[in-house]
Amino acid sequence: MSDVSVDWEKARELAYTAGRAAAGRAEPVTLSEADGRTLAEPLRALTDLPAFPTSSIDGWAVRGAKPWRPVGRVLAGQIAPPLTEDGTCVEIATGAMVPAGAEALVRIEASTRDGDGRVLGEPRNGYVPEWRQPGEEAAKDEELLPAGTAVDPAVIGVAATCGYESLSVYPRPRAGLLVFGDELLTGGTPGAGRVRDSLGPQIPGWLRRLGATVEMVAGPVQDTLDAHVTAVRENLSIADVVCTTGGTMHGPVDHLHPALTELGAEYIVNTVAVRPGFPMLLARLPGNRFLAGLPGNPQSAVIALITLVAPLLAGLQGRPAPVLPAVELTGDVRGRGGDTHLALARLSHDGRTATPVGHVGSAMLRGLANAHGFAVVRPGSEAAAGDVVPFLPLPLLTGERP
Ligand SMILES: Nc1nc2c(c(=O)[nH]1)N[C@H]1C(S)=C(S)[C@@H](COP(=O)(O)OP(=O)(O)OC[C@H]3O[C@@H](n4cnc5c(N)ncnc54)[C@H](O)[C@@H]3O)O[C@H]1N2
Ligand code: MOO
Repeated sequence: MSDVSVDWEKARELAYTAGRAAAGRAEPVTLSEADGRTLAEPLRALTDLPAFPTSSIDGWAVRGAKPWRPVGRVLAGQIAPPLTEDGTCVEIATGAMVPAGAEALVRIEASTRDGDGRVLGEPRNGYVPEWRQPGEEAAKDEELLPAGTAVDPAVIGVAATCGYESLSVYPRPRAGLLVFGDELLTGGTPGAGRVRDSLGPQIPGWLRRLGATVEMVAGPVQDTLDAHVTAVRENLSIADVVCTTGGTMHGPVDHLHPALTELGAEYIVNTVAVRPGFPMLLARLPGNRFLAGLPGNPQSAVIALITLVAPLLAGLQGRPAPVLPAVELTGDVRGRGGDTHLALARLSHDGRTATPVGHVGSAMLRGLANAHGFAVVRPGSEAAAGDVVPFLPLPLLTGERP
């Protein structure tokens, strides 16, 4: 808990730790429902994989010296009777169980039949068992993936191969969003002192990309303390994490801090030594719920989201803390004294270099819409072209911002 500006990295750690400690109870879900969830237990092989010796070709399973007399046929899905006599073979299909006693496989295209119907040909690699051996991919009980693994289609495929019908996963965190600010328009063009709300339409997409469901989006909430308290209470009744935008400072109509006091909140982070976005906060509310206060300036709100809410949601989902990649800067980025500077930047196609973009004022979104994330310049330092710095990514999906 803190009521003074926290170092940016420390703030991320505090958010992750708070989320991890509040991760939901594991629940079993069917494989098709598991996409996007997180393994609550290691995925182990339930049998040897493959579970039986498996032919990788269409052809003949042979025993002894040629010619081989066919004594049967084994198709995928069948149990192969053993080959007991030298000079015999069975016709075999790809995926079929190789009979006990077989010594080699001969591909159909490498074989001929003599006048008596006997099979001739050469095993491709001589008399070595070139079929898939039981346990070649995994031994029974071997850990294939650790707890905390994000479930994606390939993980679901492996689980199905192993024989799982369901997986034990963490629940998806439920998020809500409250937009504060009487000056905000929800339609039409800005003017006459009013601006369009650019966070109500934007934040839910980022939350979903971070693995949360979005249960409620409300606002603009009237700029009174009562309206704030009522709106947060309502949102908290259906969400584990409520994000609010605006009102984090102490202006005449900034009601977030007084509302938190009224709701019995305990600060986990209350302002962060980072530019932009310093007034961000994260608080714990009774019932193991969280409120993330995102500053009103739109870019700062997104910075707060990926600084605090991303690690919080990773923890709540039982995932590892996000690790930031390192990138080489192609241009200079100034430091911000005792604060961490997050500078919008675009990555090269190989992801190795980052180029600062323009239009980066905290009230602007144009730079954000053209960037992959933020180059991180730590307190007390400046960054020059050629320097390697951490990179805080936006949670973009494949194909977004190619
Ligand atoms: N005396 C000081 N004033 C301010 C300081 C400061 O250090 N001393 N810091 C500035 C910074 S930096 C930020 S960030 C903001 C944070 O203030 P709030 O979180 O209380 O946000 P608001 O005052 O409600 O709004 C700030 C700004 O953002 C616009 N805004 C708000 N919500 C939205 C939205 N959903 N869509 C688009 N734009 C939004 C709002 O109109 C204001 O222009 O405080 C500064 N002040
Ligand atoms: O810190 Mo404010 O959050 O720069 O826009």
